[in-house]
Amino acid sequence: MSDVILEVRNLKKYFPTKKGQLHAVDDISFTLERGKTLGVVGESGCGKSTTGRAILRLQDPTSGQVLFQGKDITKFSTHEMRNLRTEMQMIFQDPFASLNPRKSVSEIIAAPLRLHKLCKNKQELERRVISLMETVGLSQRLMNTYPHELDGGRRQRIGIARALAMDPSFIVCDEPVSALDVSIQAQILNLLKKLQHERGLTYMFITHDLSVVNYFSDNIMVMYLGKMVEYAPSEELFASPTHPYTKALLSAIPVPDIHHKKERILLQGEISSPIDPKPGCRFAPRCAYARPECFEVEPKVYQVSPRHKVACHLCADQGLPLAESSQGN
Ligand SMILES: Nc1ncnc2c1ncn2[C@@H]1O[C@H](COP(=O)(O)OP(=O)(O)OP(=O)(O)O)[C@@H](O)[C@H]1O
Repeated sequence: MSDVILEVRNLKKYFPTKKGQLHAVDDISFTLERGKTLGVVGESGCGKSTTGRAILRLQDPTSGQVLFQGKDITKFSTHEMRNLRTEMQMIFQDPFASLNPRKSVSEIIAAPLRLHKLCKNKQELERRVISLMETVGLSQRLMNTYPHELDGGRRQRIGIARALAMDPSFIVCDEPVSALDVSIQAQILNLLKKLQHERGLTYMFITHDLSVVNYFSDNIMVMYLGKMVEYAPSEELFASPTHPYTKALLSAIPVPDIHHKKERILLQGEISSPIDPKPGCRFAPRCAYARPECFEVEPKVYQVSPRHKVACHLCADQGLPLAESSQGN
């Protein structure tokens, strides 16, 4: 039986700008099962981080519902949200920017424990900090060092220890390895996997790197200009990408298998503006298959297989049935 920890329904986040409303996230819906990873991919500016931040209410959604363990947290008071912070955490892309340079490693990791009064005394606090450092592979002798004295990998380990301090069940990992050297990336990804296995963590894993997301995710949501264009189990998405945008994204990943050569699909045309977007499919101006309808009518979401959904008019031609919910799984 599936155990849904998070359900996002018709989430929207608009930012008012001088030129109009910027539709950063525009009607996204999906569910996430406990202990699983949802990879969120798409080009820079498509709304990945804003989706993560709106779910955690680091930025309040414009509309929509976020049900965490069955409760709609968009209605939670500041006090209720503060209590919920122990359950929901975020790991950021740039560990250096997200760590206070004036605090030592132990002070940074201890901060959430202090804030939420999770330790009875100084000794317990120190024990917890040492244990968290061990968990993320940081030597105890680094306790009194400062972020600038450490390399990127160790800094990200501090960010992970800080996120784990309150024993959360759900973590939004926002490009956690993209600022790191390739050799360090694998170490951090392996650590995140190990922690997930040991603690039953649920991840929303945001990245623009499809090879990382393939390795890491159970399901993948592809976003384009604030919209979900495709959602599928990882293997299925890689084996049979359906949306023309997903196909183009996947065609850009180099494959080591010489028998399985694929042609790179180069996207032509300009990305549309996310400010007061025009009707129709947002990808239409860059889509090789676009026809007049695509510029006029927003595509519905079609069911390609039980857990594979695509928002594209081409699916209607193939006679595919509409998905039950408007978006996501
Ligand atoms: N606070 C804000 N005010 C106004 N616009 C914003 C704000 N935050 C994000 N945006 C805009 O919302 C859109 C989505 O941004 P977001 O950072 O979520 O995209 P992203 O896919 O995570 O991109 P990246 O990979 O570059 O972080 C972009 O057009 C961005 O400029």
